[in-house]
Amino acid sequence: QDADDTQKTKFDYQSDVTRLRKIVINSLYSHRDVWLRELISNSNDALEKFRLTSLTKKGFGNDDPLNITVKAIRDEDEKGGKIIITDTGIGMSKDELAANLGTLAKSGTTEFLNRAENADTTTGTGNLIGAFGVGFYSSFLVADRVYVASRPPRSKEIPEPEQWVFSSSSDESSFEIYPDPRGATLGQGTEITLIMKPDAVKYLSTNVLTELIDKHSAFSSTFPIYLFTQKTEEVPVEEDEPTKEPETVSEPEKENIIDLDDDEALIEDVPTEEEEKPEELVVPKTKTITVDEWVHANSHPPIWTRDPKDVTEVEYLDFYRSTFKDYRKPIGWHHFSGDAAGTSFKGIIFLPEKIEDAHWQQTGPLEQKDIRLMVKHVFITSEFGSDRLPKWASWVRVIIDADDLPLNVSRETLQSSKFIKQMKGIILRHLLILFNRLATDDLEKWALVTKHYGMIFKFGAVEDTKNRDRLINLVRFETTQRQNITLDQYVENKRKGQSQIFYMADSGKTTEQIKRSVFVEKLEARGYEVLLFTEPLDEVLVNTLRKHKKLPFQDVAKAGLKFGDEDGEEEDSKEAQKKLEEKFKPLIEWLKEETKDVVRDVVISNRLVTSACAVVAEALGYTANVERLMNAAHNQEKSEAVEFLKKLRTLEINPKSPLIEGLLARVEGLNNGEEKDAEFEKELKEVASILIDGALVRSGFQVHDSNEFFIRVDRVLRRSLGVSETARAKVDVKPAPEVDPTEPEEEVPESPQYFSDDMFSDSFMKPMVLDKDTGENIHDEL
Ligand SMILES: Nc1ncnc2c1ncn2[C@@H]1O[C@H](COP(=O)(O)OP(=O)(O)OP(=O)(O)O)[C@@H](O)[C@H]1O
Repeated sequence: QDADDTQKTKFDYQSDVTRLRKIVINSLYSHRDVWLRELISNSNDALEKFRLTSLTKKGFGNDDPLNITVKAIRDEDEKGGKIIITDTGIGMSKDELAANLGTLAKSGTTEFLNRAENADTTTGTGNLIGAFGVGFYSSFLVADRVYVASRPPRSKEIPEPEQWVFSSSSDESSFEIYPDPRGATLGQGTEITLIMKPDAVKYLSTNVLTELIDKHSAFSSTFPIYLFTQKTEEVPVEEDEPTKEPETVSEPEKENIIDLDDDEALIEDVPTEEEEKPEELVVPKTKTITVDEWVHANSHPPIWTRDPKDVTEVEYLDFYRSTFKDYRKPIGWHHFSGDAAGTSFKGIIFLPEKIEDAHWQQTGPLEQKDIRLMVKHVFITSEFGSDRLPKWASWVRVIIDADDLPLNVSRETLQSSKFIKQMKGIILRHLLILFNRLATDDLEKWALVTKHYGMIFKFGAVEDTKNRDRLINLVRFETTQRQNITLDQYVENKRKGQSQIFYMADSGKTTEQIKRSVFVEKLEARGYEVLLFTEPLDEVLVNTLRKHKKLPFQDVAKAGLKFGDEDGEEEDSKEAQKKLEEKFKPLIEWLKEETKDVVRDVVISNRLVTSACAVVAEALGYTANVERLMNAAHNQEKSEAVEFLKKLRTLEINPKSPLIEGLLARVEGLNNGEEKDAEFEKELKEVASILIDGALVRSGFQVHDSNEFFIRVDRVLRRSLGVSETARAKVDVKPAPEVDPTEPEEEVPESPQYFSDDMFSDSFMKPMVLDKDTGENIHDEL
């Protein structure tokens, strides 16, 4: 398939391809077995693409069987040879050959290349390749030159497509494209010819190829893979078949007289006729022939149709890797079967180690390409229109095979199939079974699940009302007392009379920090358990659920907190509360006036233990957490309604705090005229405002003007130290000399830099090579 040079067009590889090819060729020697798997997997994709297109496009392609063939041909001198891999798939046009094989379109390639180039070539790159897959370029691991002949299927628009060749050698940074000089030898599809490297001739053995297909590629194709084999056989020769006469030795002369000398003659003993042809010496007529055979190399039934008991872990992993092109080990899987809508089905659901960030970064509907619906073992679609899975489960990797759906089902008719309508429910049910199994049976894996999927359960519980209860049971919380508990477990641990589920939310803080909040202190001191929320989604979740097991959620930073054991003491405490209110009335009144821009009310607190005061959101108001989230979301927009909601908060004062007691005494002094002096009132106001701003900060809110706050703190500090409140810092500032417009005469040396230019120069990067005798660096001379 080589053509003369006039036919060829030469192209340079895109630079990323050159880099990838270099990594593949230089560093992957120990992983070179992957080439066959990668090529078979590409062929499988091409066959799938063809079959799906032909379902909806009339007159597309021919009726050739869809398969992959692998044929090894040794050179006559046995020193080298070639391997030809052919598929009857979608093929490539001239332009597609150049675009698909000459450029890299995969996302994350550049980052991968950077990492691969810096990795340790013996181990690092191997792992990276395992995580990425190198596709077509892996062929250069074993081949010096690769020819790709390809022909797209016939179509109405192009009834006679041309066959083109892409050719490239492993050591060039360019490739050539030209019309196949052999003409259109392929009905449709792609034929890849690898001219094997001298050190890769072992792959020319059918045994080695069979083993490779078995080991790595059995799951890479759902289409049959046929391997060309040759064996020699002894077969009887047919009676009327002309046979080649055995070579006969010329009969000895009857009287073979060898003259020794003239006087003595020796006469040889010549056998009689009977002795010459004994009956038993008649040789049966057979011949040795070479039989060509195409052996079906992946004839095992698909893994999901087998009994789970007979499938090994390695088989599941191999299957996962080749089907979903994810080279990391999944956390777990669940092999299931059942009947629905008059059809039986079988499937396997896999939990990827991690969901790629890119999945959530998609705009528009989330792709669900890893939900593979098969009908009678043949891939049909990953697109389910309105029957798609909810977003929380859109990443799931599942293969589900229905037995009784018509094979020629098109995407349009699929939408109305009863099975498809039920499929979503089936997949979700089995996904939840898998999660629950991991939660109860495998703590190590469950830890991974909570780490990578914790958010998704919350998100799912908000999104998916049907499965909400099941998803809620998978969510784990941290509390003031325990870790990894469910809401059910929280409720089981509630105190007598407790009629609320307590939580404290502070996004972005650690649970340790939240535990120290003023709002948690009393509950903690009394032994009540409080859920600690660190993600915005937590609050969204409780606002959606509102209740769990009939108990409403209560934000401990909000009004409305009840312990539930107030009953017996109600009268007493009401009485006590009244007394306190009476006692603190002057302070409360005074504070109300002082804080009217910040809070709507001032009350005696029953939630504080050591803190002097706290700012608590009213039931309708924003907690500090929500306020922060709101500020981050629309920091420029100021709506009056938002400002109003922000102010729906109360200052709670702790009557047991000495600070509050002290403040009360001062306010009383002010009121009854003992301390009438204006200076005293100013001081008091300052102390009060620091106390309130401090309460805002401790409660997580922002102070109105932090500069003003620190000026006040500064004044109070000066007062307590007896320092003048107005004295300014004594700083001698030396003024700059007069303006000087003249240009400097000499070059001014630069100030030293951390990195000198020299460090990046060639010589700096080059290793030193010291001369044995002189000890000088002779790198450049070498
Ligand atoms: N046998 C084939 N038939 C048709 N097109 C092919 C064939 N092999 C490769 N291609 C095309 O070339 C492209 C590049 O192949 P390559 O193997 O490098 O990457 P990939 O298949 O996209 O990714 P990966 O192999 O890592 O999954 C493919 O996306 C496909 O469009």
